[in-house]
Amino acid sequence: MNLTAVTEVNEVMERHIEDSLAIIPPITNSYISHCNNSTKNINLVDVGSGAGLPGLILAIACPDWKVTLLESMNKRCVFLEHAIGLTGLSNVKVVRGRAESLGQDLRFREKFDVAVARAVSEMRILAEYCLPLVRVGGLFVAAKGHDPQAEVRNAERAIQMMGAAVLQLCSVESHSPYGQRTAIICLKDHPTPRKYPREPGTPAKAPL
Ligand SMILES: C[S@@+](CC[C@H](N)C(=O)[O-])C[C@H]1O[C@@H](n2cnc3c(N)ncnc32)[C@H](O)[C@@H]1O
Repeated sequence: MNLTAVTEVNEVMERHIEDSLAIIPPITNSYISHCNNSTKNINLVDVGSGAGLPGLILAIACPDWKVTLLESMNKRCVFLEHAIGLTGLSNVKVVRGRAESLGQDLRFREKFDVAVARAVSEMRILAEYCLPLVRVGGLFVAAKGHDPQAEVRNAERAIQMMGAAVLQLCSVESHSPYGQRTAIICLKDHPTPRKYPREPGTPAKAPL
């Protein structure tokens, strides 16, 4: 299905599974410190989930979380449904669609405690994909490479326009051969203005 270039089991474990698991501590630590909430029953959306990374792994590791895998490509959604069927997980579901459309859909807009994204886009585009889905008082966590400062500088205005601010950049414990990984954590403190996200395709063509 051309879901990943990595086919060796050990490499899948390091590059994908461990790397996905590594963002759990930054999520839970920030949630406890800034959202004044227990980390039980977190309602999380993984935007651009692809092969289920990190969302499917988070659903397995955190059975009391409710996870939505948001993915625009049909064949990847078919794979995700198949994988969920095989694992028998009941705390995860797949939604096929574009983040820009779901962000304007009142069933999803500002309904999630946490949005995560890994390897989907640069931060200023991701902010417009992810933050409209996050409730006020919730978090957006982007899994990034070792030098995310420039991306954050570029994205600061977009993040603020979506009603959020960067809380911190957390170095992530991972043995990933990608090298040092960072979780960029944003806290949403205001509602996202109604005009965002813009039409599907617009955030990528004309980043804020
Ligand atoms: C490079 S893959 C990364 C997948 C996975 N998160 C990972 O870490 O391996 C990016 C995925 O995001 C999806 N995607 C890109 N833009 C999207 C959007 N606007 N809304 C929903 N999904 C999107 C693509 O279809 C693709 O499956």
